[in-house]
Amino acid sequence: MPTDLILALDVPTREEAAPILRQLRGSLRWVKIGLQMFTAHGPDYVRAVADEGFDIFLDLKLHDIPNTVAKAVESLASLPIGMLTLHTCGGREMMTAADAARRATKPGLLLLGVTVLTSMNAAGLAETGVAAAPDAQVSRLGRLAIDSGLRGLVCSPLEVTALRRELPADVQLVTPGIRPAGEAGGDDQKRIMTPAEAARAGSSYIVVGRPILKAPSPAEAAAKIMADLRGTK
Ligand SMILES: O=C(O)c1cc(=O)[nH]c(=O)n1[C@@H]1O[C@H](COP(=O)(O)O)[C@@H](O)[C@H]1O
Repeated sequence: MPTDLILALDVPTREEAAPILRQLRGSLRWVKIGLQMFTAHGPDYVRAVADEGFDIFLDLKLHDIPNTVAKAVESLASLPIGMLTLHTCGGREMMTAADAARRATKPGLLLLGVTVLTSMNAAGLAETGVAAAPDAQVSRLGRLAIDSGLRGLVCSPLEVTALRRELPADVQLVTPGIRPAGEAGGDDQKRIMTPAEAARAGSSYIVVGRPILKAPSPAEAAAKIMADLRGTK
C-alpha cells in the first residue's frame, strides 16, 4: 500500500482551519484532530470535519486506568472517526480493555498505540527513568501493544524498518516527526525523517502539521509532500 498523508490540524480556531480544509478537499483524505482543536471545539467539530468529506484521526492519546480508558473509547465510538490514539505505556491491561471496548462498540476503528513520542530523545527518556534507547523502547512497547490486540502504532519513522521486521505485516505504522528535505530545524521534534525517507522505510501513514500549516500555501506544501510519497512507489 502506498504511504498516505495525514494532516495534523493543529490550529486554534475553526476559522483558521476552514480555508486550509477548503484548499485540501478532494486531494487529502485524512485529517488529524488533536488536543488543541478537540479541547476548544469538541465532538461537534469532529462531526463537522467529517461532514466535509474527510476521514478523521482523533488524537486524544488516552492514558488512564483500564476502566476509564475503555469508557472513553465507548463514548467516542459514536463519533465519525477512523483512528484513535492511546498511550502504550498505559500497559497491557489498559490496551486490552480499550480494544475490547472498540470491538464491542466500533469494530472498524483503528486504535493506535503511541510508543515513544517523537519529541523525546535518549536523554529525555532517561529523565523519565527509562534507560533503554528510544528504538529499543519503541520496539518493546510496540510488541506489547500488538500482543494486547492493537493493530496500529505511532512511532518515529526512524523505527519503522526494525518494527517491520518484528511485527505482522498488517500492522499500520503511523509516523509523525516528518520534516521535508531542506527545512531548517525540527521545531520540538527530535526523531525525524523526510516524507520520502519515511515512505521508503515502510510507514503506512505520515503525520504532518506545521510544515503544511505554516507554509505560504498549505495546499502547495501538501501537494509537494503527496508527490514525494508517490515518487517512492
Ligand atoms: O500521536 C501523534 O500524532 C504524535 C505522536 C508523536 O510521537 N509525535 C507527534 O508529533 N504526534 C503528533 O503529530 C503532529 C506533528 O506535528 P508537526 O510537528 O507540526 O508536524 C502533532 O499533532 C503531534 O501531536
